[in-house]
Amino acid sequence: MNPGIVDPPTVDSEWSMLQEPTINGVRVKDIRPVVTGDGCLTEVWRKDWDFDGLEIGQVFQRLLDPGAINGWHAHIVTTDRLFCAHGRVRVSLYDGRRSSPTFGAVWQRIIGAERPALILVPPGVWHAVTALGQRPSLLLNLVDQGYDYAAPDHRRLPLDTPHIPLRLR
Ligand SMILES: Cc1cn([C@H]2C[C@H](O)[C@@H](COP(=O)(O)OP(=O)(O)O[C@H]3O[C@H](C)C(=O)[C@H](O)[C@H]3O)O2)c(=O)[nH]c1=O
Repeated sequence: MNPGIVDPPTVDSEWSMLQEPTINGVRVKDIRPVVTGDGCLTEVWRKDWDFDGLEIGQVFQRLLDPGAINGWHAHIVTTDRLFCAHGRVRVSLYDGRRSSPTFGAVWQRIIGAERPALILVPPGVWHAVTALGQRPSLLLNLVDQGYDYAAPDHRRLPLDTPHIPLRLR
Protein backbone atom coordinates (compact mmCIF):
# COMPACT_ATOMS: atom_id res chain seq x y z
CA MET A 1 0.00 0.00 0.00
CA ASN A 2 1.11 3.52 -0.70
CA PRO A 3 1.52 4.91 2.86
CA GLY A 4 -0.06 8.20 1.87
CA ILE A 5 0.31 11.06 4.28
CA VAL A 6 -0.85 11.31 7.88
CA ASP A 7 -4.25 12.98 8.02
CA PRO A 8 -4.15 15.26 11.08
CA PRO A 9 -7.32 15.95 13.10
CA THR A 10 -8.85 19.42 13.15
CA VAL A 11 -9.82 19.04 16.84
CA ASP A 12 -8.20 17.81 20.04
CA SER A 13 -9.61 15.12 22.33
CA GLU A 14 -12.01 17.68 23.85
CA TRP A 15 -13.20 18.59 20.33
CA SER A 16 -11.65 22.02 20.62
CA MET A 17 -10.58 23.39 17.26
CA LEU A 18 -6.82 23.18 16.65
CA GLN A 19 -6.71 25.89 14.02
CA GLU A 20 -5.38 28.81 16.05
CA PRO A 21 -5.26 32.01 13.98
CA THR A 22 -1.92 32.51 12.25
CA ILE A 23 -2.55 36.22 11.70
CA ASN A 24 -1.66 38.84 14.29
CA GLY A 25 -4.77 40.41 15.85
CA VAL A 26 -7.24 37.86 14.49
CA ARG A 27 -9.22 36.28 17.29
CA VAL A 28 -11.78 33.51 17.49
CA LYS A 29 -14.39 33.02 20.17
CA ASP A 30 -15.93 29.58 20.03
CA ILE A 31 -19.50 29.58 21.24
CA ARG A 32 -21.53 26.63 22.48
CA PRO A 33 -25.23 26.65 21.61
CA VAL A 34 -27.70 25.88 24.39
CA VAL A 35 -30.04 23.14 23.28
CA THR A 36 -33.65 23.74 24.34
CA GLY A 37 -36.85 21.74 24.03
CA ASP A 38 -37.79 23.60 20.89
CA GLY A 39 -34.46 24.34 19.23
CA CYS A 40 -31.40 26.06 20.59
CA LEU A 41 -30.17 29.44 21.78
CA THR A 42 -26.78 30.79 20.75
CA GLU A 43 -25.16 33.90 22.17
CA VAL A 44 -23.38 36.02 19.57
CA TRP A 45 -21.50 38.71 21.51
CA ARG A 46 -21.20 39.77 25.13
CA LYS A 47 -19.34 42.79 26.46
CA ASP A 48 -18.09 40.71 29.41
CA TRP A 49 -16.34 38.28 27.07
CA ASP A 50 -13.65 41.00 26.75
CA PHE A 51 -13.23 39.77 23.21
CA ASP A 52 -11.74 42.95 21.77
CA GLY A 53 -12.66 45.98 23.90
CA LEU A 54 -14.18 47.71 20.87
CA GLU A 55 -17.61 49.18 20.41
CA ILE A 56 -20.37 47.74 18.31
CA GLY A 57 -21.23 50.50 15.86
CA GLN A 58 -23.55 48.49 13.65
CA VAL A 59 -24.77 44.97 13.00
CA PHE A 60 -25.72 43.85 9.54
CA GLN A 61 -26.55 40.51 8.00
CA ARG A 62 -25.37 39.17 4.66
CA LEU A 63 -27.32 36.38 3.00
CA LEU A 64 -25.12 34.21 0.79
CA ASP A 65 -26.56 31.86 -1.80
CA PRO A 66 -25.10 28.32 -1.80
CA GLY A 67 -21.65 28.43 -3.37
CA ALA A 68 -21.37 32.22 -3.24
CA ILE A 69 -17.90 33.64 -2.65
CA ASN A 70 -17.98 37.09 -1.10
CA GLY A 71 -14.63 38.86 -1.28
CA TRP A 72 -11.96 39.99 -1.22
CA HIS A 73 -12.61 42.87 1.17
CA ALA A 74 -10.48 44.90 3.55
CA HIS A 75 -11.01 47.99 5.66
CA ILE A 76 -8.64 50.78 6.59
CA VAL A 77 -10.06 51.47 10.05
CA THR A 78 -13.07 49.23 10.60
CA THR A 79 -12.89 45.99 12.57
CA ASP A 80 -15.25 43.20 11.51
CA ARG A 81 -16.66 40.48 13.75
CA LEU A 82 -18.05 37.67 11.61
CA PHE A 83 -20.64 35.16 12.84
CA CYS A 84 -22.48 32.60 10.72
CA ALA A 85 -26.02 32.35 12.08
CA HIS A 86 -27.39 29.87 9.54
CA GLY A 87 -25.71 27.45 7.17
CA ARG A 88 -21.93 27.11 7.04
CA VAL A 89 -19.17 29.29 5.61
CA ARG A 90 -15.43 29.24 5.16
CA VAL A 91 -13.78 32.46 6.27
CA SER A 92 -10.49 33.07 4.42
CA LEU A 93 -8.03 35.68 5.62
CA TYR A 94 -4.84 37.20 4.27
CA ASP A 95 -2.66 39.58 6.26
CA GLY A 96 -1.99 42.51 3.94
CA ARG A 97 -0.44 44.78 6.61
CA ARG A 98 3.21 45.41 5.77
CA SER A 99 3.90 46.44 9.36
CA SER A 100 2.40 43.24 10.77
CA PRO A 101 4.66 40.47 12.14
CA THR A 102 2.48 38.05 10.18
CA PHE A 103 2.42 40.02 6.91
CA GLY A 104 1.60 37.64 4.07
CA ALA A 105 0.08 34.93 6.28
CA VAL A 106 -3.14 33.20 5.29
CA TRP A 107 -5.65 31.45 7.54
CA GLN A 108 -9.01 29.79 7.02
CA ARG A 109 -11.70 28.52 9.33
CA ILE A 110 -15.12 26.99 8.78
CA ILE A 111 -17.88 28.27 11.05
CA GLY A 112 -21.62 27.84 11.08
CA ALA A 113 -24.70 26.79 12.92
CA GLU A 114 -23.17 23.44 13.91
CA ARG A 115 -19.96 25.07 15.18
CA PRO A 116 -20.66 28.70 16.05
CA ALA A 117 -17.78 31.10 16.49
CA LEU A 118 -17.14 34.81 16.30
CA ILE A 119 -14.10 35.79 14.23
CA LEU A 120 -12.45 39.17 14.75
CA VAL A 121 -10.94 40.60 11.56
CA PRO A 122 -8.75 43.67 12.14
CA PRO A 123 -8.36 46.50 9.63
CA GLY A 124 -5.89 45.69 6.88
CA VAL A 125 -6.67 41.97 6.87
CA TRP A 126 -8.19 40.88 3.57
CA HIS A 127 -11.18 38.61 4.05
CA ALA A 128 -13.48 36.49 1.92
CA VAL A 129 -16.42 34.32 2.85
CA THR A 130 -17.46 31.21 0.94
CA ALA A 131 -20.94 29.77 1.47
CA LEU A 132 -20.69 26.00 1.86
CA GLY A 133 -23.38 23.34 1.61
CA GLN A 134 -26.68 23.34 -0.21
CA ARG A 135 -28.63 25.94 1.74
CA PRO A 136 -28.23 29.71 1.99
CA SER A 137 -25.86 30.91 4.69
CA LEU A 138 -26.57 33.90 6.86
CA LEU A 139 -23.55 35.86 8.01
CA LEU A 140 -23.74 38.50 10.71
CA ASN A 141 -21.14 41.24 10.86
CA LEU A 142 -20.83 43.17 14.12
CA VAL A 143 -18.64 46.06 13.09
CA ASP A 144 -17.07 48.55 15.47
CA GLN A 145 -18.20 51.51 13.39
CA GLY A 146 -21.20 51.99 11.18
CA TYR A 147 -21.07 52.02 7.40
CA ASP A 148 -20.34 55.51 6.06
CA TYR A 149 -22.40 56.00 2.90
CA ALA A 150 -20.43 59.11 1.87
CA ALA A 151 -17.00 57.52 2.29
CA PRO A 152 -17.23 53.72 2.63
CA ASP A 153 -14.28 52.17 4.44
CA HIS A 154 -14.31 49.29 2.02
CA ARG A 155 -11.52 48.17 -0.31
CA ARG A 156 -11.97 45.29 -2.72
CA LEU A 157 -9.72 43.00 -4.76
CA PRO A 158 -10.91 40.45 -7.35
CA LEU A 159 -11.05 36.81 -6.31
CA ASP A 160 -8.20 35.93 -8.67
CA THR A 161 -5.93 38.74 -7.51
CA PRO A 162 -2.24 37.81 -7.71
CA HIS A 163 -1.69 39.73 -4.44
CA ILE A 164 -3.34 37.04 -2.30
CA PRO A 165 -1.90 33.50 -2.38
CA LEU A 166 -5.25 31.75 -1.85
CA ARG A 167 -7.56 30.45 -4.56
CA LEU A 168 -11.15 30.20 -3.45
CA ARG A 169 -12.52 28.41 -6.53
C1 LIG B 1 -21.87 47.32 4.82
C2 LIG B 1 -23.07 48.06 4.26
C3 LIG B 1 -23.29 48.15 2.92
N1 LIG B 1 -24.39 48.80 2.43
C4 LIG B 1 -24.62 48.83 0.98
C5 LIG B 1 -23.45 49.32 0.18
C6 LIG B 1 -23.52 48.53 -1.09
O1 LIG B 1 -24.34 49.20 -2.02
C7 LIG B 1 -24.23 47.25 -0.69
C8 LIG B 1 -23.27 46.08 -0.55
O2 LIG B 1 -22.26 46.47 0.37
P1 LIG B 1 -20.83 45.74 0.42
O3 LIG B 1 -20.24 45.76 -0.93
O4 LIG B 1 -20.06 46.32 1.54
O5 LIG B 1 -21.30 44.25 0.77
P2 LIG B 1 -20.48 42.96 0.83
O6 LIG B 1 -19.72 42.74 -0.41
O7 LIG B 1 -21.42 41.89 1.23
O8 LIG B 1 -19.40 43.18 2.03
C9 LIG B 1 -19.80 43.32 3.36
O9 LIG B 1 -20.09 42.10 3.98
C10 LIG B 1 -18.99 41.18 4.00
C11 LIG B 1 -19.39 39.95 4.71
C12 LIG B 1 -17.74 41.76 4.54
O10 LIG B 1 -16.92 41.10 5.11
C13 LIG B 1 -17.45 43.16 4.13
O11 LIG B 1 -16.48 43.69 4.98
C14 LIG B 1 -18.68 44.01 4.14
O12 LIG B 1 -18.40 45.26 3.59
O13 LIG B 1 -24.88 47.49 0.55
C15 LIG B 1 -25.28 49.42 3.25
O14 LIG B 1 -26.27 50.01 2.82
N2 LIG B 1 -25.07 49.34 4.60
C16 LIG B 1 -24.01 48.68 5.13
O15 LIG B 1 -23.88 48.63 6.36
